[in-house]
Amino acid sequence: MNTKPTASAKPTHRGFLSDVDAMFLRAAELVPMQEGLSQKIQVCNETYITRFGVRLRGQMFTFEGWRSVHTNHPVPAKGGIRYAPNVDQEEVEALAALMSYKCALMELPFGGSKGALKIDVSEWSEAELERITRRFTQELARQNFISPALNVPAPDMGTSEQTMVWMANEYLRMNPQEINAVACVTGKPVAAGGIDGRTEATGRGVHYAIREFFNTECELNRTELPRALKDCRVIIQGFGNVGYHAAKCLTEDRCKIVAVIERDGVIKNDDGLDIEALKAHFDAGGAVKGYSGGSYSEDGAKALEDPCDILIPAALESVIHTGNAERIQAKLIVEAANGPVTFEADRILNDRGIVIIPDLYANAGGVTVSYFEWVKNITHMAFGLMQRRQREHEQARLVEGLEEALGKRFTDEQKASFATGGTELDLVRSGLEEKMRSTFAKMSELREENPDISDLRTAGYVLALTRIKGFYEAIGI
Ligand SMILES: NC(=O)c1ccc[n+]([C@@H]2O[C@H](COP(=O)([O-])OP(=O)(O)OC[C@H]3O[C@@H](n4cnc5c(N)ncnc54)[C@H](O)[C@@H]3O)[C@@H](O)[C@H]2O)c1
Repeated sequence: MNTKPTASAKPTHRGFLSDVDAMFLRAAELVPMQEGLSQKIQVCNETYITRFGVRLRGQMFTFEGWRSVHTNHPVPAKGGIRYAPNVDQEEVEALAALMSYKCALMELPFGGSKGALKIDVSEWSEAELERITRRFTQELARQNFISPALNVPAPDMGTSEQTMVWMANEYLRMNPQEINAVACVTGKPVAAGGIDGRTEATGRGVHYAIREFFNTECELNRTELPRALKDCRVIIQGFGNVGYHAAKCLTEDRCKIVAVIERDGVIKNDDGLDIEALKAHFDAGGAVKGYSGGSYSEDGAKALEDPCDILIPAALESVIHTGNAERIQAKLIVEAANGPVTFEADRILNDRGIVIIPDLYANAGGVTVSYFEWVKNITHMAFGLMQRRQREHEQARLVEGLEEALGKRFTDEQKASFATGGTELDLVRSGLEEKMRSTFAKMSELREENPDISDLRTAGYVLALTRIKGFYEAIGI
């Protein structure tokens, strides 16, 4: 199975890590720093490589995995773990660097990290994946590359809440007396110490990012885009965790998802796809082919070039490159995936007036809600319970005020009927929405005020680097 895009080759592409470095350097020129600091921030601090054996099907299989820490100021370092057949060290280091910039941009108190295991998950049964994951966790834990205080993984491509709960459980078995052990990973199922709203968080964050873009008065959205989100036609690449939830949330705002591109091809419907029906079909067979609510074709990568208002790459890095950037017809690209646009393609698209909402902001919903989960775990607080108590308290005060104003007493029955809804999920969503709103405002203001910054990506990097620089300066390095 090949997870790399097959069509539209990348003629002059120099690599994902070089692209992230080039984006960093473009922004670093705009942030005054003492000599040498820029290079210190840019490089990845350390990468742990592990090759371990697991006895399966009567023989020994060797697996290769990585965990990179790009920055560990502040700790813990945070970032997903990817399971993919053609991942390599450079990809992991590029993703770890992006995590540092993302956490700094979102003002989350985490350094940046990322991990990967070279594996084709479709070749292994669930029981086998559990054994492999537990062995991988042992290797990472032994070297402190998984730890609630030092390094906290989360799901990414090819991994899920199931992978996270295996990791958390294995870590707990190795460290039974560690009071915060459950905080060693985020993205766990709610029943095992997770937080409501984490599974949807990255996709929902993508939705909030797009909403902010439409709601903010700025020069960037005075393009040929429709004025309202409900009139937008959207193409999404990747129908996994991020792509599906982004699609689902956008249909809440009545956007039309006119195409979904997957590994096996693309499914299109000009009137808008029924996302839940497509999801049921995809979950059953692992492919969009055969879904009756749209027309199918095999050349998925080509469909990135189809006319639409918003293009959301939510699968792989480097899918928009010098080989197809000139032909992209979307007016807005929202980077739900990490690194889907190469450095050179970014330049071409900016020159063509196509707006990009960059990865370090667009997909930051996942790590933001991971932060809520980590805080919930280390404080040993039940968010829902806290909120219910607070709500009850506020409601009691409101009732007292009303009684005084009206000069009458309510019955217990009447008081109970005033109770409103409100759950951990409401709290998580409103916290995420607020983070996405305030960060977009900061990026957009910086771009408008600074004539040297013409795009949101550079604005995001400049904000992130300014904060990381401040951290190094404060601790005296
Ligand atoms: N999961 C998160 O919380 C999170 C957070 C931030 C960023 N991201 C990024 O979002 C992207 C997707 O992650 P995910 O968690 O949704 O992964 P996932 O494994 O759940 O889904 C990825 C989907 O992409 C599809 N895909 C693979 N190759 C493809 C191709 N060539 N063309 C079209 N589709 C293809 C897969 O079949 C799968 O359905 C990655 O870049 C990841 O780093 C994820």
